[in-house]
Amino acid sequence: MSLGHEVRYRVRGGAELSGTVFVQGAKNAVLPMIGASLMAAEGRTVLRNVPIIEDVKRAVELAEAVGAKAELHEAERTLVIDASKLTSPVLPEEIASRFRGSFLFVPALLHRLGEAVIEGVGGCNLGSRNLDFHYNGFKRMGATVTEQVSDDGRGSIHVKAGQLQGGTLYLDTPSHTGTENLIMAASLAEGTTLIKNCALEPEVLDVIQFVQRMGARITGGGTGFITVEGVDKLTAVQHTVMPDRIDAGVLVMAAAITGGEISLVGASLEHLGVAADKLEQMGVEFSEEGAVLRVRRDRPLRPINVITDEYPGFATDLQSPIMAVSCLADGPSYIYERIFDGRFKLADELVRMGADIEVNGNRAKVNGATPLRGSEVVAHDLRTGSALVLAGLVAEGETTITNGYYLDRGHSHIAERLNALGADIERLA
Ligand SMILES: CC(=O)N[C@H]1[C@@H](OP(=O)(O)OP(=O)(O)OC[C@H]2O[C@@H](n3ccc(=O)[nH]c3=O)[C@H](O)[C@@H]2O)O[C@H](CO)[C@@H](O)[C@@H]1O
Ligand SMILES: C=C(OP(=O)(O)O)C(=O)O
Repeated sequence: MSLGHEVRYRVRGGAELSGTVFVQGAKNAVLPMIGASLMAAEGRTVLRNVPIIEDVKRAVELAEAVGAKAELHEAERTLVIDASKLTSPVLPEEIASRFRGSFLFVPALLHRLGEAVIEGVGGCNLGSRNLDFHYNGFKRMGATVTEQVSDDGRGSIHVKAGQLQGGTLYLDTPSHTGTENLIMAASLAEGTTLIKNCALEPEVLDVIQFVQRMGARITGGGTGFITVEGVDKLTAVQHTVMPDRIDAGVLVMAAAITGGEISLVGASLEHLGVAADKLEQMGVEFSEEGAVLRVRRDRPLRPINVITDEYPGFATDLQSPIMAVSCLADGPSYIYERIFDGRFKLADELVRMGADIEVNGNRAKVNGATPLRGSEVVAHDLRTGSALVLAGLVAEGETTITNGYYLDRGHSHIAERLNALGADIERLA
């Protein structure tokens, strides 16, 4: 199977962006919804506003690998899933290791088949990304979790359970997918479950709404304490996936870095959380024209101080993009990455383009403003990819970004959408 790393993006800098752009459906909402849809033993689930990204394609392949039928109608951005027959508890490595969301299939497999075998969990390499909160929660509900190493040294995790039992669960920190996984596990468990220290991200709330529509009984979404009363079955329903706030944030930053003026359809200022305030401090002006968000930057960029945090704090997935923008700000910017311990690989790539960045552990100082020059750079993960596109938009000359698969994992038709605003980007496969 091609890993897609040969995909490259070529960006020619210099254009000021203007026009209207559409925000895609949320990757981090649709992936748990695909996992949750496998809990419906009858009927067909319909998901609308599905982003056409590589992670969704992997999730479709994974659903098929465990026996479901899944049709992705790309033009209609609609996914139809029939999970009436699940035949295998195995999440095969060649698919599962390519995206983090694969682990969100575990609750459905436990409920439907009594076990899940995880041969590999992928996702962006951002330092250590443990799954202990998930395992501990499943164990408290009665599951057993064992690690097996095959003769050739490859490890897999086996999670087994009879009927899961409700109980009191907690997350050491408010893990995004951890919250979603424990809610799904509790939805068909026997009895009532209390989950403490839950994530408040808008995607988590969208997933709760979807699972409630399926028949789950969940209260407390949007607070740190969620209660789930187990039900006997969940049914297949239709749902429209919320807009992707990280995609929206990157588009806002495209206007910010180029000094353009754009209108975003599907962006929510509220969902940007503290990122909207930080961008305003940098000189970005927002105006809401009904349901359209207008963004403009026509003054010099000011430096910024960013601390990543859980929602509504500054989203870690927007940390790399804002690092790119801060290279153009007039003075030193300070970035403190609190969520992941390995999310500064972008710095070396930006330095290659002419930036002046000092990294010290989880803190970075960006000494702006430095002009950027087109270079050959590497996307080490999805958001390094989006940040390098932003940098390329203002660099002098041509920037080539290798490992383009990472961008394709999370942004749908990014070149086309930015080109419609006046950018000059080519996707080279
Ligand atoms: C598919 C998806 O929704 N991905 C998002 C999700 O990832 P994901 O759900 O994997 O991120 P988490 O919120 O779980 O992780 C946050 C932190 O908690 C740690 N942790 C997490 C779980 C666990 O069992 N043990 C543990 O130690 C992680 O190593 C990390 O340092 O939230 C991240 C933080 O907003 C985003 O960057 C990702 O885009
Ligand atoms: C870290 C990310 O995603 P994942 O958790 O799917 O690797 C991301 O979207 O930036």
